[in-house]
Amino acid sequence: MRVGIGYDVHKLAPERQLILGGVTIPYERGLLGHSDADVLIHAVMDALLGAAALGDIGRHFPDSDPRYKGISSLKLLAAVKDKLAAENYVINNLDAVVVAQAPKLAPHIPAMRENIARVLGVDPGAVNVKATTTEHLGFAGRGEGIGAYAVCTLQRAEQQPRKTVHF
Ligand SMILES: Nc1ccn([C@@H]2O[C@H](COP(=O)(O)O)[C@@H](O)[C@H]2O)c(=O)n1
Ligand SMILES: C[C@@]1(CO)OP(=O)(O)OP(=O)(O)OC[C@H]1O
Repeated sequence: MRVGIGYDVHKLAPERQLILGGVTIPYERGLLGHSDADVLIHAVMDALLGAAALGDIGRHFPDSDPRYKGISSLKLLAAVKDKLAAENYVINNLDAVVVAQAPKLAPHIPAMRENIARVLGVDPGAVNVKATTTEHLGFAGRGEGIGAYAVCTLQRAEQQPRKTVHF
């Protein structure tokens, strides 16, 4: 069993959509980034890459690369899933927490879980997403940005025993 951790923060800014877990959430500001700045998916990707010792999202999807400008982070998550599959890893479970003073995220969490589970090809029961405020403390509490943490466990897929072919 292998464990990974991910953490990311993006700044809130006007005239940006707020996208978390692939869900567009009605709010007066959104997160700033080279991609769609989906901070939850970024933390999840870093946890998955970390568990597989494959580095981080900045290494695989540099923010200097125009191919990733405005990209949906769910597409990047699908690419991370392919990298794990190429190394024969299967995902056991993942858990995440979004740190946001506002807006209220609870109504959107089932859709976030479904998006993540669908892209990763796992049961929604293997994916948990939570939200917390920081009781108005710090950058998240002042509404300057949103952070997310994620942890996951992976394991190598059972290898089928090789059949010996006799000629
Ligand atoms: N942006 C958020 C933050 C929190 N929630 C939900 O509220 C509960 C209480 O949050 P506290 O920070 O006061 O502990 C939390 O457990 C979440 O269910 C939310 O929906 N959106
Ligand atoms: C997701 C990427 C993609 O270019 O860009 P950003 O949206 O800026 O996100 P960040 O977490 O700052 O960096 C990682 C990049 O890989």
